[in-house]
Amino acid sequence: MTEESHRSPMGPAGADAGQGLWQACVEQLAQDLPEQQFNTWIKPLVAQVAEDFSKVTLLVGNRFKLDWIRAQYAGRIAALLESIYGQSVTLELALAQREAVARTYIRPATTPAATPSDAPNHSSDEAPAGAFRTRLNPALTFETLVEGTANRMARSAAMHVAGMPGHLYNPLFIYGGVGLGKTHLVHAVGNKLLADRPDAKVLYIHAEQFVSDVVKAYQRRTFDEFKERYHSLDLLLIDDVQFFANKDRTQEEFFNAFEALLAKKSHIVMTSDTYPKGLANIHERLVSRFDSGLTVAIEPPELEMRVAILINKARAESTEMPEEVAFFVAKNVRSNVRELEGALRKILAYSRFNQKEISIQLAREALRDLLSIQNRQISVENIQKTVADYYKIKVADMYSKKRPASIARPRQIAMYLAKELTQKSLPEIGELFGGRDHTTVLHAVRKISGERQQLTELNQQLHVLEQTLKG
Ligand SMILES: Nc1ncnc2c1ncn2[C@@H]1O[C@H](COP(=O)(O)OP(=O)(O)OP(=O)(O)O)[C@@H](O)[C@H]1O
Repeated sequence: MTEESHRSPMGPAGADAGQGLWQACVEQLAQDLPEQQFNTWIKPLVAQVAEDFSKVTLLVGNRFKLDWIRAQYAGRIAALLESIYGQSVTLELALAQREAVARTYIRPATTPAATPSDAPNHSSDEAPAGAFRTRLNPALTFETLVEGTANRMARSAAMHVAGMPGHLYNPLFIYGGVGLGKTHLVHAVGNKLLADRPDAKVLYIHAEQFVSDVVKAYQRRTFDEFKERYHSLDLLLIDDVQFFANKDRTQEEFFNAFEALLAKKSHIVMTSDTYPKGLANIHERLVSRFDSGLTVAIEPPELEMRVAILINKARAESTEMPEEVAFFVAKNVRSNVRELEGALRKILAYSRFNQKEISIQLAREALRDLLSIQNRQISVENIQKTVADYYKIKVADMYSKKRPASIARPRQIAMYLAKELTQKSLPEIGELFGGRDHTTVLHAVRKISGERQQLTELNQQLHVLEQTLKG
């Protein structure tokens, strides 16, 4: 739960009684609904109850959830609230927007605007008087984050920090490609710390928003307030620090905040799309500080993890996805979790709309566009060209007999990618690489896939190549 719900702008007595009404409703729902459904849909809800109990506003993490809760649970919740309170209660649903730029509560067009007394003042970016905004999304927790080899180390470091902030791994620097769960993980740290210590001062912020805060402080000459705000935190979660590139004043302010927070043993968790030394146009003194705690990568999820994510996310939507379907989707959607979620949404919508059971055939139809784009794009020739460009060798070297490491290694990488990203057999791949034997291809595939597990840099390079090839 975010602090906002603890400190609603209502009077304390009204707030407590209001939360009591909501709590009673939640307890009843916990008994009535299957545990999974309750945990997914009801538990993360944050309620704001009007002082006279005439209206309850539920804040929901995103529009998809909002639509689902409206369709599946709103009627039941409204009826329960009325039966507990004994008089009519208006139920409203509103979006709790977490996006970096907007950062305000957005009300869907169908929902009448709430009165100022029961909603926080989100017209500006500042917190309402007396309240401290964490900007955490309560739905992004450790419980909803599937664990796998790809994120095990990052996840366990993050859990450690959430359990004992200010001690080991400070700062914690998490990096990886797009849509791999970095944002999810940092929110999980904040949510866990707040669950353990509701009074902790936790702030999640996207680096772009930090830049804009610096600009505002500059324009309004309010650097004292700015410092007071950032330097007093117990936990600062800052997303996508690569956005600091070339922003000198921001980097200076962040450096100051960083030093102040570390000096008072507050914790800092950062994310970025690359490891600290890979960051461009960021001052060396910041880069070396980023690297001074623990730096961990989140890798693209492996097949089994993608399958587990699909099955879990389908369950969260109260749908069972057969394992064979999850394998089919996971084999075809490999780049990141966000894409996996997109594919799942398409399948669920297709199944509901056509009132058909989820099967491989249905998944194939639902993902037709996506699959055809993939098939069209990835050919062995395309892989050879992309890899040659990336490692700055000639495409002809892919077929040549030359053996210096500067050529042999990119060639092995291209063979590995050909096996991974196309349906071609080992002998077919060998043939396309200048008539090589299938055992040569097998050797390359094993070697690169083994090294990929060990060498972060190689893994990053492969990830870039995969993303490029998949467009
Ligand atoms: N291991 C996981 N288990 C469950 N959901 C996951 C997992 N990893 C990522 N997700 C989900 O995938 C989506 C994308 O993740 P997230 O936004 O955290 O990615 P990111 O790495 O921050 O990407 P970007 O760099 O684009 O901001 C989110 O909805 C997140 O909840």
